[in-house]
Amino acid sequence: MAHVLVIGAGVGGMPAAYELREILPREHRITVISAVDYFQFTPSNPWIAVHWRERQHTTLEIAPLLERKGIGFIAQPVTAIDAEANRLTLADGQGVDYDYLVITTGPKLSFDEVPGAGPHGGHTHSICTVDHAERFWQDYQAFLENPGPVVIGAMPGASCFGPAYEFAFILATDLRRRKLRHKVPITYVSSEPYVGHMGLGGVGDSKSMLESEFRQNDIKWITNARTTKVEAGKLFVTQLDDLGNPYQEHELPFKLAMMLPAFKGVDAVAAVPGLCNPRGFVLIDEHQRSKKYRNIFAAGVCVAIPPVEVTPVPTGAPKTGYMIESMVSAIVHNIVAELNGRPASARGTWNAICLADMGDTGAAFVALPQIPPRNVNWNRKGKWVHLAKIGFEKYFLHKMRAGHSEPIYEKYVLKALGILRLEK
Ligand SMILES: Cc1cc2nc3c(=O)[nH]c(=O)nc-3n(C[C@H](O)[C@H](O)[C@H](O)COP(=O)(O)OP(=O)(O)OC[C@H]3O[C@@H](n4cnc5c(N)ncnc54)[C@H](O)[C@@H]3O)c2cc1C
Repeated sequence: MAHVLVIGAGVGGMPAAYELREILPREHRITVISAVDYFQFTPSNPWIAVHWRERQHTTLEIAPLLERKGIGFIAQPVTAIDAEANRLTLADGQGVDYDYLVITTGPKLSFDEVPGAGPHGGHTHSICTVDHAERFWQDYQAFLENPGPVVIGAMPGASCFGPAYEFAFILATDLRRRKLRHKVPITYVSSEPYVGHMGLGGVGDSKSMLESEFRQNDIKWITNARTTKVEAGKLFVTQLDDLGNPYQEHELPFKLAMMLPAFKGVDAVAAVPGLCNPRGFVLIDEHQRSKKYRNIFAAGVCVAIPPVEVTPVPTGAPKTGYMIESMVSAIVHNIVAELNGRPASARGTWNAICLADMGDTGAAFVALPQIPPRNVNWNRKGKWVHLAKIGFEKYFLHKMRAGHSEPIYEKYVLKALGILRLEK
């Protein structure tokens, strides 16, 4: 009898636990350990920040859901992993042993790389967690009484650009609906070398598409932006040229700023000798397995993926839903294979699919494979993307409530986008 431990109960961890339970014979135990007792659907956070959603719409209490499926649950942060002894330590001091460990701990939000950044004692907001999005909403209500300039974007080293674009368009839409857009200059400030790069080297002609959308929405932009510090109401940016030389200094005044931080791996995972790269992301092989520890697998934002290309200001490659779904499936099949005495052979796909909401319309991007040159470079804009994104949210939350692991991207999104046909 084996004990499979999943650390993290987010977009990767919850489906991993459900899929394991569906396939693994009952004699094997599964336990999920997560830092908090609720699941949050992170992709909805931009909507929470403008109150298009509330916390109760996009979060779920985990314990009863897992209990119903015969999966153990402990709501405690993991503070240490002894990978040689196959044992974890939790914040309350208890130890938990495992035979297989699945790490899906998402990102550590690395605000402290830029002095004055971040929502905890800094001057910029984030929408990376539901708490952060709610904090934005609190300040936004006061801002609406006395509006002014807004800065939205991504810090040096960031890898998750989709939500920054989304949030710029969502905020512009919300302000337009309130008839306040004319009082709010919006500037998009990003470490990407050009608009539409998205950490992917662009997806087809995403540059023209998103520049055009920015122009249509009166959003100005600064790219190759190395944000160096933030003071109350002011963002300091050194803009680099394409060769990486400083080319212009900016001091951008703002009343509200939402800057996505660079990500790192969480401390307990990063501290395991030989498990991670210098930023704390888990080094894995093509079967999602740790290169050093054969009984440790990892999926989602916590895995190490090399940048698609070198950029003047550092950027990373995004890890989005489709990729995470396929990583999780590969892990489950590999653990089951091993327990049945077969070698692990399943692989995740490192393809990028991004649905970005823009308020009342949206943009879809598909990059197969993630690193160019590609077989498929595809982008489209339309109201159907906005609706597809709402469908994705509703279906994912339904799936988490019902406790099944049906792959959404494989079954619905790829078909809806016609990508399976494009791939052939
Ligand atoms: C604002 C935002 C919007 C996004 N929108 C989209 C989108 O629309 N579509 C898309 O495909 N992708 C999107 N992404 C990217 C990606 O899909 C999400 O970041 C997704 O949540 C990543 O899943 P994950 O399982 O890797 O991490 P998470 O979902 O962040 O889960 C991490 C889990 O680990 C737990 N944890 C962390 N540290 C510990 C610890 N020490 N001990 C125990 N538990 C721990 C956390 O509590 C959490 O349960 C978005 C990302 C962001 C930030």
